[in-house]
Amino acid sequence: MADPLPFRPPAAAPVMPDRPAVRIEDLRLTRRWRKVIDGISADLGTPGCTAIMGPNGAGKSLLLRTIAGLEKPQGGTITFAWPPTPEKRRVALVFQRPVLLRRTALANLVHALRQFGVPRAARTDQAMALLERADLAHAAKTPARALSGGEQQRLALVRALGQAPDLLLLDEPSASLDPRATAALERLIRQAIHDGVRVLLITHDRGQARRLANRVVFLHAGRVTEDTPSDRFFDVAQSPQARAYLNGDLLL
Ligand SMILES: Nc1ncnc2c1ncn2[C@@H]1O[C@H](COP(=O)(O)OP(=O)(O)OP(=O)(O)O)[C@@H](O)[C@H]1O
Repeated sequence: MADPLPFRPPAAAPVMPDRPAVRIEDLRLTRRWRKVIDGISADLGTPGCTAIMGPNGAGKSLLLRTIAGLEKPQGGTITFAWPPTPEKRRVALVFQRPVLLRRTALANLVHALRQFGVPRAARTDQAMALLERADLAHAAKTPARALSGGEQQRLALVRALGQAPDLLLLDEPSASLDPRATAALERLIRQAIHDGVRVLLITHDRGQARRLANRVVFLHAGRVTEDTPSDRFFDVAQSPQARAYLNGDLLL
């Protein structure tokens, strides 16, 4: 079946036309006396999608969680492109395993929209629109936790998009999905990118990084070893760590 949403370059985000969404300077995070993020500096949240790649334990999840404000770094700064007290939540995070309430799919979205400050009268209509976007209108009354893995992840993704974020953080969103479910999820991600949402995507799936990302940031042992346009990354990765990873070598 032809992809109904072919990839097009993203529209410029209206809020911050050229600026990266977040500037990270000399970020340091220690866990159990180990430097798990060891001085990362990068401008992230540039237009389009940036794939965050690297071996297990490189610090990818902790980097995203720190940007989302879920981890407190020991050093460094994180500066967003918007003022410190925004009127809406501008960063949304979707985990590998969706965290859904024991309620229907519709009720999960209505609940989230309430948290995002959507007026009561508008919540159900907006929730139904999000369900339709996720191709889940038929499952509105189904308990969210009874949905398939792919459906749950689409629900979690549109719930995050219901927040109208400028920056969307995706932590291996399709790691446990089959190709069909992955394709459906990627269509939603592509649409969000097209709508101007900046995406940071952790993935071990090189095909996915090629399909979605225009930039790759490669992490190894808590450091950035490479930050490059995705086509260059896959053709001629420069850092030995990234080359080894792409060769399928065991990176210790
Ligand atoms: N709460 C914690 N306490 C101690 N160590 C932790 C904690 N959370 C993460 N770590 C360690 O920090 C390092 C980086 O973890 P992180 O989850 O960011 O890796 P990752 O690059 O996302 O790996 P993966 O690809 O396996 O998900 C790992 O060695 C991990 O064991």
